[in-house]
Amino acid sequence: MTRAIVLVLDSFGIGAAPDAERFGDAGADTLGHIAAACSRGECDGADRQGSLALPNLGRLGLFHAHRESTGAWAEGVELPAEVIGAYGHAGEISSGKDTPSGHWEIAGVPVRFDWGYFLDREESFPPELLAALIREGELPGVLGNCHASGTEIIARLGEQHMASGKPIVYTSADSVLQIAAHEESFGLARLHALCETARRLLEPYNIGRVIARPFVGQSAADFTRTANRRDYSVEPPAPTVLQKLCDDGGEVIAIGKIADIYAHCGVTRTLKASGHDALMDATLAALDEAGERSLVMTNFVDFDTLYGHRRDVTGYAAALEAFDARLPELLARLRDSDLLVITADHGCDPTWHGTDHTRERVPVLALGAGLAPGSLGARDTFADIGQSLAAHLGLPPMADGTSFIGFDPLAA
Ligand SMILES: O=P(O)(O)O[C@H]1O[C@H](CO)[C@@H](O)[C@H]1O
Ligand SMILES: [Mn+2]
Ligand SMILES: [Mn+2]
Repeated sequence: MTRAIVLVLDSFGIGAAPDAERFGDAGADTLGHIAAACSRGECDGADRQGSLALPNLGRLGLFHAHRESTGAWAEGVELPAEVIGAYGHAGEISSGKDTPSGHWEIAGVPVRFDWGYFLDREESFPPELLAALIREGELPGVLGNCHASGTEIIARLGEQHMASGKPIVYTSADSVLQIAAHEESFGLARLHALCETARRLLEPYNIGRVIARPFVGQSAADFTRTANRRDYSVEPPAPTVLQKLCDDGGEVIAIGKIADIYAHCGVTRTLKASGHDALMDATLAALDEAGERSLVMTNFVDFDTLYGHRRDVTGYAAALEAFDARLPELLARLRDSDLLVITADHGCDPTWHGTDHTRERVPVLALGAGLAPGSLGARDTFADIGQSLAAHLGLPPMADGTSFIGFDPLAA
């Protein structure tokens, strides 16, 4: 009997997916472009200097996986003397490059249907939807109604929002409706209630997520989003490996955004934490307590929210290095029978145009459970992770994916 730990580095892609062209993302490479910028000296600052230094992820096979994905070594990185993990790179078969699709596919349930999207960059939402939101939310109106970056739109419209009481409603390339409002002048509980109303009103539109985006501050110069973000996702289209483990008497400890992303389906315990250090602390604490047949799953959201979407290459590099520096604490807690998987849900190349996610392959770094070090090769779907978790945790096979448990790189 065994345990599994899955760390999702939100948006940490390792090279354009074969179908990236369809998303306007041919050539995107989150890891590769960050490493290249570091090696050119473009990411030197107070928090970090020089080439991208990820010694622990490197030992798990990150750079080898990236090279297999892109055909080239990441620029300037120091390669490990020895690779101790099984490493591969996986493509996504889900139709979208969004967070729920990526996570559900990781958990063995790809999204084969097309999400609804609000495609118009201005006047993005159907008038009847906004009219219903205004009526049911008892609002004086709404601001925004466009595609936007969340930090730019609160800087642009936040003061008007505070003066008028109209929340800011916006979207992106994802299947999403986001509502930004001031925690104090509008009220946090009121924002969360409004998002629940929006979730209900969106039923006919097939939209994956409503996101509450509370912020504080007095003026455009100091508006800051808070940790009280909440995601209202629809339920996965079929039972994920989380659900199957719960139904079979196992334990699923969901850390950070994980419970929200799976619409609280297949979760026995939720630990919230803000910031990567706190998320890692919570993961370590969960590991200390997790019994047999448990899955500990953590989403490291700042890579995406604070750095990827903000196109902050230096910030992304520093966050990767800080994450890497904490990995030995986690590795020291692993038992031989544990399975650790480090992966990502999509890309968000901080050097790419726009502010949206990028369609990329993701790393599959696996350690433990008797896995031999070496390449797991190109995996066709993130669902190979879910299938491997099912095999490792003694569950019946999932409908999708090929398990890499027992995979022998020498025989492949
Ligand atoms: O620009 P912000 O508000 O961070 O929003 C981004 O984050 C959302 C969820 O990942 C995406 O749909 C994108 O719009
Ligand atoms: Mn994500
Ligand atoms: Mn995102």
